[in-house]
Amino acid sequence: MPSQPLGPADYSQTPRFAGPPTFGLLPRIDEVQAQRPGEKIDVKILGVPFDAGVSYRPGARFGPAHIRQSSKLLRPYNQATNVHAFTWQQVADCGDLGVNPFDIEEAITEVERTADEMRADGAKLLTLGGDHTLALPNLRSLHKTHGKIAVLHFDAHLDTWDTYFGAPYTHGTPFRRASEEGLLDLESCMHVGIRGPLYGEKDLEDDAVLGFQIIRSDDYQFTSVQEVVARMRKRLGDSPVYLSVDIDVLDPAAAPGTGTPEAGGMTSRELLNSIRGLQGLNVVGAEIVEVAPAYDHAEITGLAAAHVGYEMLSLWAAEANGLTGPSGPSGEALGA
Ligand SMILES: N=C(N)NCCCC(=O)O
Ligand SMILES: [Zn+2]
Ligand SMILES: [Zn+2]
Repeated sequence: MPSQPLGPADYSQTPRFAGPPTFGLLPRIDEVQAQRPGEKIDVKILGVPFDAGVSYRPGARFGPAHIRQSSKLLRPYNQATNVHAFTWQQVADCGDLGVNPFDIEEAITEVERTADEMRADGAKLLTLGGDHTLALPNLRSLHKTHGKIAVLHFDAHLDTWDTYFGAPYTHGTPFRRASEEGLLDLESCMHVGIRGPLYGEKDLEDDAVLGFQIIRSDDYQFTSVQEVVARMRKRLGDSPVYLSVDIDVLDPAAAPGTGTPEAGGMTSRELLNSIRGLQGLNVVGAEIVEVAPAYDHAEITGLAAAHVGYEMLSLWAAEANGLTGPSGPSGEALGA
């Protein structure tokens, strides 16, 4: 009989601002291994402080620490979905993976190798970036386990561009590389939150060929979250889903701390409810990228990212507890 998962630090013993520097005050992996020997770790959280792939403002290398710092106030019970995010599953914070900041190819090879190793026991991996280049090694790793992946990509940007200054591996190109490498299920991928100026119409033509459908940021104004969620669920079906959240999908008012901000973005409420609507889908991996704390104020961006991570963990907790339907305040209406 497995024992109760090792949860976050005891809020009644340690003031949260004095608690450990882990995501949500959760235990480190070595603490779980020592205190729950031999028991499965369901979800591993890994920071990757890497931003050598950025095209504009640098600084996402400091994202993992900022997201963790901004996650100290999270609590274990998710009232929006009726899920116990930290107690229905064992979650462990695995710290940061330091990769070569001067050699992108070496860095992504190391991220892929580490993802393979961390997932070898069946654990799910939540990556805290770091810039969006990290999606590619994560997809390479997941493809080896699950076959073709349906990417559900929340972002202001397509990130299916070809090269920048001749460089193939950047934060603007991971999904083109992934598509070219045959890692993606071309019938199931989707961008959500797209907006802002492009280089030309061809960006969109190429993007469609690479396997993506688009839900625009504006769709949240002209339709409802429920309708958006229904479209996402229809497209994703029962494919293995990689949930990739670039924090710049949010309006700069809700996420100023990022490297390539675009006006006219989603609210954090829209984003959190969209993620809640994914409950029951086969989400095999997730990431939160592009948090650049130097441009943040009052932890606005860090808090948004922490809550996104919390909803991701809640999806997996629901799965661990056998909940298969859509949830959230609009759960019944989501149907699908
Ligand atoms: N993945 C992010 N955040 N941004 C991509 C922007 C690419 C560009 O500079 O055109
Ligand atoms: Zn972006
Ligand atoms: Zn991006």
